[in-house]
Amino acid sequence: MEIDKAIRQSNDQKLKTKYNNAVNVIQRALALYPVEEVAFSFNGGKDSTVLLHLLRAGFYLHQVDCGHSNVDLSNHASSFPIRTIYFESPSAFPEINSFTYETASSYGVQLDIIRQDFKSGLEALLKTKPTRAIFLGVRIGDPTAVGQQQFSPSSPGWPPFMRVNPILDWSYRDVWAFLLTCKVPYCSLYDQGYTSIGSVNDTTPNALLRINDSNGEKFKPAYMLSDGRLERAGRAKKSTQKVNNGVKSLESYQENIRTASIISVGDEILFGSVEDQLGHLLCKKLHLIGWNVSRIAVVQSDVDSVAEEVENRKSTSDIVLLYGGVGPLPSDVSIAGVAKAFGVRLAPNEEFEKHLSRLYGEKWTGDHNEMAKLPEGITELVRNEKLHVPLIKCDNVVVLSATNVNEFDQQWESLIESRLLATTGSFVSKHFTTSLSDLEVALPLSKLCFEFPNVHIGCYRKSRTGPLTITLDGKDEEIVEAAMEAISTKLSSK
Ligand SMILES: Cc1cc2nc3c(=O)[nH]c(=O)nc-3n(C[C@H](O)[C@H](O)[C@H](O)COP(=O)(O)O)c2cc1C
Ligand SMILES: Nc1ncnc2c1ncn2[C@@H]1O[C@H](COP(=O)(O)OP(=O)(O)OP(=O)(O)O)[C@@H](O)[C@H]1O
Ligand SMILES: [Mg+2]
Repeated sequence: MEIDKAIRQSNDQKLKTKYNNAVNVIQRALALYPVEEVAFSFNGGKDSTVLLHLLRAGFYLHQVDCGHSNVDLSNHASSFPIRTIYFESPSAFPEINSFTYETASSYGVQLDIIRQDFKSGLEALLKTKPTRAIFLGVRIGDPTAVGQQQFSPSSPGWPPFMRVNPILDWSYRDVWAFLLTCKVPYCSLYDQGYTSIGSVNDTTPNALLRINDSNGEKFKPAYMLSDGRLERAGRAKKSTQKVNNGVKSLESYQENIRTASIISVGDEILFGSVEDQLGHLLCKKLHLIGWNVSRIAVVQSDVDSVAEEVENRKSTSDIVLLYGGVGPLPSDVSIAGVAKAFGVRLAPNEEFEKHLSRLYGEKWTGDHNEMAKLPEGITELVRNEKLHVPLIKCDNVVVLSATNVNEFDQQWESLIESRLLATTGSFVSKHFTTSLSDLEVALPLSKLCFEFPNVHIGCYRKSRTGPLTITLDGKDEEIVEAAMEAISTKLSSK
């Protein structure tokens, strides 16, 4: 089978691991559901093209496992055995439509064309053809992947089926490594700078691939985009910015704010025997790059406490930074807690094991393999030459292994270099001191908070009798200045 052969012959260890995991998910699904009751949702996009070939390989290996070694999907002679659905829309790119049809015919794919919206189309499909599971090319980072696992039942209100996402943990790089290694055809738009394809109304080539050329605008091919997190840069946002009297609305202001949560794991901090220094440092550094820290929590060293906190924070923050409780000791429960929060199991991660064995040298024996288990299907390793061990990223949760300030500084640099923490426009901070009492300041300040919703107005005093410091933090210098002026005018008249 040519796909399986191409991957096995490749030297790309990371791709091999991703391939093995994806094929494993496909084989599990084929063992769970009769092939007549599964479907593949194919739309000619790069992710579903990857999935088409993984399904071809997965089905072939499944047949071999079942003792049918004469199956040959390598050529166009034998037909693809999984029912395939394509939701064709009038606003699809003609190149996508033609690629979808041509691919179906080249690989013997039986296409069911559905010309309804996803939900109604699936309702109709389930009535006519029993369908218990549908394979999708959804990946972590897609807006629709939020909260999904490799096997996720359809959402409440949707017809009942299992969504199977074999490439959920694949990165943009993995997708291109696969398509190029296997030398399979993909839609021509990807060679014209498109990196993620929606409809003709909301998709343009990715500006990051633009080449300045005297003969007009040109774009590099999609596989040349170095930062996969920007693959949707050519997709229009659904919401439009509202501007009100020249001042950006609260909605657009909030769009510019990224929110982080910090979780520190350690009984020793809760017992008061050790002071948590990293939390304070993280808050300071995050504020400097314009991020808003919405919560910092210290939790006990037990799996459930970590899982509960991660579960609560991962859906309300853009990023969750967790440290403490990482390693081989009985109290090192953070990774298991993250896995539990996402409802996935811990599985051996070959790539991570290699890093650990390099780090520990001869001390690394088979007994430590537990340490190389990471949350299955959702883990990405963030490497950097300065780091001995990569950072562990599970969806939007990043586990830092730093135990002291020096190690922390290196890991922070990696977070910035890998652009997991992009500067979002720094805060402008101003402060104002007054000898007025809290009672005198309370009312004018409440009015100001109301008048300047885009400025965070806080107060603190170092002693009960000393001056009161009023702090103003915002992203727009002019607005912070205006708030500052308004405060001084209001308070000086007291
Ligand atoms: C086969 C299939 C199954 C889907 N199942 C669900 C689902 O269970 N829950 C859900 O919210 N959306 C589901 N969707 C919709 C996708 O998540 C969809 O991309 C998303 O709603 C946004 O679509 P839009 O950006 O084209 O509007 C499904 C789509 C397809 C093709
Ligand atoms: N119109 C459609 N018909 C069938 N399946 C679809 C359709 N739109 C989306 N899907 C399913 O949802 C998955 C995710 O869609 P998404 O647009 O993120 O990926 P893609 O189209 O494969 O690649 P790209 O990100 O480059 O557009 C697809 O791989 C496919 O399984
Ligand atoms: Mg698409």
